[in-house]
Amino acid sequence: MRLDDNEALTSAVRHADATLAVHILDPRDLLPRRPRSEGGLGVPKLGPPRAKFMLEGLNELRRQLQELGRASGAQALAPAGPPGPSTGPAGAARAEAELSSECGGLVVRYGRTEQVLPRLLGQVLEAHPELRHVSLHYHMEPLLEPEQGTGAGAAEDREAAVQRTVTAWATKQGVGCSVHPHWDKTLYHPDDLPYGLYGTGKAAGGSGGGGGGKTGQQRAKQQQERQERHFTQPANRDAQRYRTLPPVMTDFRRTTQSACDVRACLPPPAMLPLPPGPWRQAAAAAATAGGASAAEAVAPAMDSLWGEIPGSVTALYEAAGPEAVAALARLQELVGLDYSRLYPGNPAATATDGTAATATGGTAAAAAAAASDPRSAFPFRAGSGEALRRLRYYVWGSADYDPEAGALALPEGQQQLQQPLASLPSLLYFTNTRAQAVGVDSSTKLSPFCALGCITPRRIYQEVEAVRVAAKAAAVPCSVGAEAGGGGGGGAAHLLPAPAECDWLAMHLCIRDFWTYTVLKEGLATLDERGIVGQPVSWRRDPEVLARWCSGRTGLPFVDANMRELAATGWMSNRGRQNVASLLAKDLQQDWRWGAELFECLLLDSDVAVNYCNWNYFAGVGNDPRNRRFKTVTQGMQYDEDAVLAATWLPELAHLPPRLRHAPWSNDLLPAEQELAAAATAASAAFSAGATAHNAGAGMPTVGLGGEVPGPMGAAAAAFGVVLGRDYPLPIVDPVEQTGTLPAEEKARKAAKARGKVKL
Ligand SMILES: Cc1cc2nc3c(=O)[nH]c(=O)nc-3n(C[C@H](O)[C@H](O)[C@H](O)COP(=O)(O)OP(=O)(O)OC[C@H]3O[C@@H](n4cnc5c(N)ncnc54)[C@H](O)[C@@H]3O)c2cc1C
Repeated sequence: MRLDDNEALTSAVRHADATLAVHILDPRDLLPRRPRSEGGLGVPKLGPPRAKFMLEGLNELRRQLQELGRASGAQALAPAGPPGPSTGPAGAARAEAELSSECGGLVVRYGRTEQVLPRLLGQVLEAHPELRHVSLHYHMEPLLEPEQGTGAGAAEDREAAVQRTVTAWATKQGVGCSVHPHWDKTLYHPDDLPYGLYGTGKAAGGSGGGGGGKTGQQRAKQQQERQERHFTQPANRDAQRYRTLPPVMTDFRRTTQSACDVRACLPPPAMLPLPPGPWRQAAAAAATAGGASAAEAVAPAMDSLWGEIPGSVTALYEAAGPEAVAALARLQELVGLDYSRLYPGNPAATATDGTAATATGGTAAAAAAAASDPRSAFPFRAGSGEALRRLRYYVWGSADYDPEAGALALPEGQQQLQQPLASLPSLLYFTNTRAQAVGVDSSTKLSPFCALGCITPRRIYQEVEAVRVAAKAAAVPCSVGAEAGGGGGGGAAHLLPAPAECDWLAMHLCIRDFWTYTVLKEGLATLDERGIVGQPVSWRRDPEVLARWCSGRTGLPFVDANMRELAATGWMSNRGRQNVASLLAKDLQQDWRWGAELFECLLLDSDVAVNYCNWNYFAGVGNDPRNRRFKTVTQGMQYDEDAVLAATWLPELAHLPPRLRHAPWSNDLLPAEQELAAAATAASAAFSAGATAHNAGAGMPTVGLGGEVPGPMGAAAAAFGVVLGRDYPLPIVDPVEQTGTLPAEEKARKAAKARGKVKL
């Protein structure tokens, strides 16, 4: 989805006479990972929010490739000077150059990849009988699953099926064929990692110390047998290569960062070799005849070559057939939304203009177009231009900031940046804000762009390193609130992020690598209910609990607000994800794969490796020994202090004071809340009902799920006219178990203990 830092494209352009960029929409991506008949959730792997994002990305890429075609045509025409003959060989060359300006583009096809590609190649060969060799360059995926119905006897994965059918096609046609997989998913390249087949295992943090004792030996033997089975499964073909990959993230980061450098980014191609197809002959014919312009002559052929990008999300599911439509219906039922109403439009119709920057680094058009839900914390459109603008906004403080013309060009020792920035870079605050559950700028919001391939982790890293260098060269104070140094010019000097903030962002990119390489090592075990460690756990499977979790009706506002945000926008903060995952797997003990499947479907940044490894971790079946369980109520109070998320996504609680939005089951009103309640409900009949109930302590709803009775609850909310169990669900678990102490309270307790006043 990008021209920049794209190894497959750069390599194809460098080595081939003609390049055709192709994107295949494979209907299998719209089917469930596990159908309901097999205990799965039954929702599409690709849900509507991401489908919309992807279609936007395709339109943007097509536009970029067309621009590149135009640039290539202009370059070819430039030396020709004044228009020459319009017929004969010179005319044909001219027509071809003219055409190339019309003919850059992206071929989009719909269907099973291994069937579509040979058909497309057949179309090209028909128009181009002189074709002698086909090189297939593609981006590899970390997890390859065997798929039924690929045409081979045994189930094979999609990449293997494509390689087999394309090679077979080429052999049959007498055309040469080579296949070139490329990898640009991670910050560190696999070839640079120190965890090879012949590694010593030391990088794994010296974990081999299970020696001594019969049980230890037996365990080691079992482990070895499991590994041997694992390594011999064809789907886990990369496992050997990463055999000594450390199982814990901090070890991975330490060993990787000290052993490898991040490779340099590849610049976007300056030219696109003309695409093959019927247009060349038509161009020649047009030039020979001297009649219609070359572009007019080939227009119909080109139209049939490029193919259409579906105009709406619903069209995508309909084209994939009844199974995909049923999966979409299942999703809508689970989350309680109608996506055809949320995403009715044509993503192409609202293409970005790439100019005016908004405060958050997107374009004005983008912000307007993407506002399918104005509450979204991710108000961006897909595309590499948008991704780069967001990155620059976040790390420099301005979406249009040009590091080469600005900070990087600073003469040594200069105290002030030459180019004024629009605002302080959000990266300045990253360490403090990243954990927050609300806000566009609390974190970078780059993960959806990374997942769709609009930007690479290398490009992010490179920009962050440029900030680091600039901050050092400019000698600008590097802490928030520090007095900006230097003078003159009237413009305020701007702060740049401190090295610690740069390191913090780079560290998160490293976490992403860790999960990706973990999946390359662990293969299909990552998707198994027993997880990477093979831990047998008997998960519960309660459809009612599942429905409440999916639709944001657990009665725990922080969880519900996050779940409703996810369903409506495809975005959820990292803090939100951790909490809702902890509740589903740890407290409700439901099959964690249901959660992973819903996330996979809905998240804009859905990435099989990152998603499933995170779920492994929260379900306690991952390779990290820590058993994390969140107190979701306290987490909400800590990371969304004013309960903004609940006010935004839970309209039924919006007019409660923040404390009650966090804990609507509370029975006591604080003095200030009593005044508010009186004012808010003076005219409401519900007020007297609530007040009576509160006073009497009777008639209040009392049940959690499963019949546990935590006692009467919700009298305080009732004073505002909100009746638990009627307007908002009763908590699905005892909220006391979801409530811990806030860090400030903890600190105070410890201080008191130190003074000898409190027993801990
Ligand atoms: C249950 C669960 C499922 C998740 N599923 C996904 C997923 O499918 N795809 C996905 O990209 N992230 C996933 N994450 C990780 C994390 O929540 C997101 O990467 C992060 O919230 C993205 O926001 P950001 O771009 O603003 O990140 P920032 O905080 O700004 O971090 C910068 C970049 O670092 C990377 N990063 C940050 N945190 C993590 C992390 N914990 N794991 C891996 N990479 C990280 C991302 O690429 C991100 O863009 C999941 C987390 C949990 C708990």
